[in-house]
Amino acid sequence: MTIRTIPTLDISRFNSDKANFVAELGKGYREFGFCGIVGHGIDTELVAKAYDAIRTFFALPTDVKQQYSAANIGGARGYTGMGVEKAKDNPHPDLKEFWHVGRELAPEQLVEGLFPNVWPTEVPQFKADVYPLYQALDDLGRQVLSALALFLGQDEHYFDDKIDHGNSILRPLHYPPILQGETPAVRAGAHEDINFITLLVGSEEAGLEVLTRDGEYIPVTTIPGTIVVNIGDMLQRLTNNVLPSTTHRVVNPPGDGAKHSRFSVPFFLHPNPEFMIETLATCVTEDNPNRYPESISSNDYLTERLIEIGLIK
Ligand SMILES: O=C(O)CCC(=O)C(=O)O
Ligand SMILES: [Fe+2]
Repeated sequence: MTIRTIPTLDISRFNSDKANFVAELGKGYREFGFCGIVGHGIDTELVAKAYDAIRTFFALPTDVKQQYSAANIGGARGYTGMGVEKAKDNPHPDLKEFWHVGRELAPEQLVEGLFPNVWPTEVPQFKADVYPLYQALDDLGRQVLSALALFLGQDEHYFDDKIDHGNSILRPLHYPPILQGETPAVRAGAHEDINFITLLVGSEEAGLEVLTRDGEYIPVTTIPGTIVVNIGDMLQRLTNNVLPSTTHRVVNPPGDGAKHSRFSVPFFLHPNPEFMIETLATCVTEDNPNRYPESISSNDYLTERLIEIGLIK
């Protein structure tokens, strides 16, 4: 039996070997909804610095971290503690705490659904060390979407003006040691992401599993430096399920492994809040008729889902 795993592709081939790269990337997403991306040029030093700042923040006492909780805006910026977010339709909250960094915008650009960032003063270098990772992943996400635009029969730059002020979120995550023994709760319950695409830094730490088309979970194991990129619900909807949003989860490690923290940093790339998600004509065929005749704005879609996962009451 062969152990199946998600494909990993070198994105520098988007310049040197475009047609084949686009075809292979599209095939990977059609089959798994997930691909590993290497050759992206994101500096390991930049990632290491962001991780240092993130670890320093999560090591602070809970009451200090809690000062940065903004439950009134669904934790859209700043800190969200343990016991808040749960996977849709799951009664047990996930075993995780996280911080949300949004796009840095001028006050007049803060349209509906967008909020100013907050930064933890206890970690003075947090913004300088973490925001560059936001920018690097935003840029890499744009490149992945350019390749996907070609795969979908659109112009290479189709997505550019639909994501330039997207409500994209960088989410440093901390899964604390699990000390209570047997628990029905998991680090992250089975879910699909809401946004266009997610770019995940930190997948070399075990725990992430992806549901295959055969209904089996397979671990995502990558070599250091790989950025795992998956399709979210908004892109699935835009593409009439041609690109599938795939269920995934983070399992509790067996044995003593559970006594260690796990860190990861997903970047949820969102379309602009006013973008209308309306099925792409190039994704409708006789065999795949339009599954979503009604369009919805990306901000309304997001709000619906944040209520379902417990972040907005
Ligand atoms: O921590 C991970 O590896 C994945 C996290 C995740 O799936 C999410 O936050 O949506
Ligand atoms: Fe996820």
